[in-house]
Amino acid sequence: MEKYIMAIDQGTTSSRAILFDHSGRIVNSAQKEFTQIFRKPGWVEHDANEIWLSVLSVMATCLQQAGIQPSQVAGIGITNQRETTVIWNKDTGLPICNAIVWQSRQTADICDKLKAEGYDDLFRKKTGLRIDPYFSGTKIRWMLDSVPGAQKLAEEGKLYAGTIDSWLIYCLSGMQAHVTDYSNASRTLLYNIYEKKWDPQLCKILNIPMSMLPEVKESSGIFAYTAPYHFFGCAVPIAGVAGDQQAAMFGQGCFLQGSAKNTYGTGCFLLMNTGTVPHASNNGLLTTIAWGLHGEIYYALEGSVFVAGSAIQWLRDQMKFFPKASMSQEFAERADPDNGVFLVPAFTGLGAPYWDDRCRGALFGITRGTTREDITKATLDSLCYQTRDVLEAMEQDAGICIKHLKVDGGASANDYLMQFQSDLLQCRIIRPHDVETTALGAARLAGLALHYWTMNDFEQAGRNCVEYAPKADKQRMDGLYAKWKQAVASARMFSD
Ligand SMILES: Nc1ncnc2c1ncn2[C@@H]1O[C@H](COP(=O)(O)OP(=O)(O)O)[C@@H](O)[C@H]1O
Ligand SMILES: O=P(O)(O)OC[C@H](O)CO
Repeated sequence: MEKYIMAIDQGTTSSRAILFDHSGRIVNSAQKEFTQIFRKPGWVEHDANEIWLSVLSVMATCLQQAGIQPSQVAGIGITNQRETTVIWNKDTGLPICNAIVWQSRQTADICDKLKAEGYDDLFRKKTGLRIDPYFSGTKIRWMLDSVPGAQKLAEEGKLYAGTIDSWLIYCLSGMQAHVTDYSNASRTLLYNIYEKKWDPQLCKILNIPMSMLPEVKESSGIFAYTAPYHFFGCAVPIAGVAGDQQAAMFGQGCFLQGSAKNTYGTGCFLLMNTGTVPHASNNGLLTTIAWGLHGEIYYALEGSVFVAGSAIQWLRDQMKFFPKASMSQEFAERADPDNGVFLVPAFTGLGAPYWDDRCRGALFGITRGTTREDITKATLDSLCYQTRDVLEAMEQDAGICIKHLKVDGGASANDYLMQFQSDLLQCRIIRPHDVETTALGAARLAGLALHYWTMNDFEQAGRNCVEYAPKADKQRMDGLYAKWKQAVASARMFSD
């Protein structure tokens, strides 16, 4: 009987299960959205149990629809929204409160205090990250402060903390395993990416008992086996784990130093492989672990943009401009290309390269004649301007000029967006026909561990791609970019 690899892609807005066959083809997939909880302005939370149930449900649907037996699943790869943090009781398996999502700003005060105490440099030197509400460490601190009795339970060794991969593995394994991979550990603000271990000094500063933290493993290898009662009677190996942006990089085949990809999802994440040596940034980027594989750790430089596709969702859901995100393309194409409208979508502050958690969004250049089309164009353009911000920082850090950019993610389906990106960067944009690169990356990591595939299979895997080449005049694009920088500076000044 033919065997398959199942990828679980647990994203910010939905959970997906995708089955791949040996040729790397998608056999079937299932997707389920879950609730976004906004209890206060700037806060974003998820119900970890709802996430777990959504994952179980898409796994079942995916197999049933394809008529494939659970015993035909050779292994599972998990990829996840990163930084989002869950704390649960290790005996009951119950989360102590909602999961705090990567986008949430609710730990801004904790971060301000740490910065005022002069810790920014220490955290940066050990973790490659910066003190920002984005990362897991201050989220754990916030939960231990906010749930009565939690700190005591944590000190008694009764609580586990983890990113979504750890939570799902704990659930899938029938409460047996508390594990994560290098790429997810590197997003917590607690993991020393140079010494490759949880850092006792950083845990002490945040007063987080180290017994809460998972064991860190290579991204490709056996993490646990599914408990038969959760996985339809089978003990299936969970054999690959990586944060979704790193998994997308693996799925895009960015195996060589200097190769980069940009994912346009809820946010936008540009990552460049820097090989087996971590590369510190002088331009507001993060140094992070790409994956651990075959005894080596590979690193990446990352530009994290917090608001990208979610700005299109805002136009759809709050502004009611259109019923479907894909319609943003025809709206933007109808707008006057020289309308002079700029949107700075700092809805949850600004990430790389600005790192301004207090900045708020702003719209510039509107007149009595400004239309929905103009604002939609400005919103799509803002994804491209933010990408240029991080790409320029990356080129300076790495001392190279990027000639082409591999792209993926839901919003990369938008042709207007891709063409404007190519024009603005004056470089080729390459989009695979199948943009499920995140899931493919997780499947590949699992498939490697199980000898279902070899690296050779990936290097030879040809992919059908669409290419966009620059059509617009460079000078005009540089002029627009200068206006964008002005808009960002004005938004930041206003928010002060
Ligand atoms: N054709 C499109 N044009 C612009 N934005 C889009 C389009 N299709 C999807 N999006 C946006 O992309 C995001 C979904 O992409 P996806 O990669 O599934 O995100 P995530 O993994 O972060 O949940 C949504 O925010 C949506 O608004
Ligand atoms: O779930 P996504 O695709 O929005 O990705 C979120 C990132 O991992 C956050 O760092």
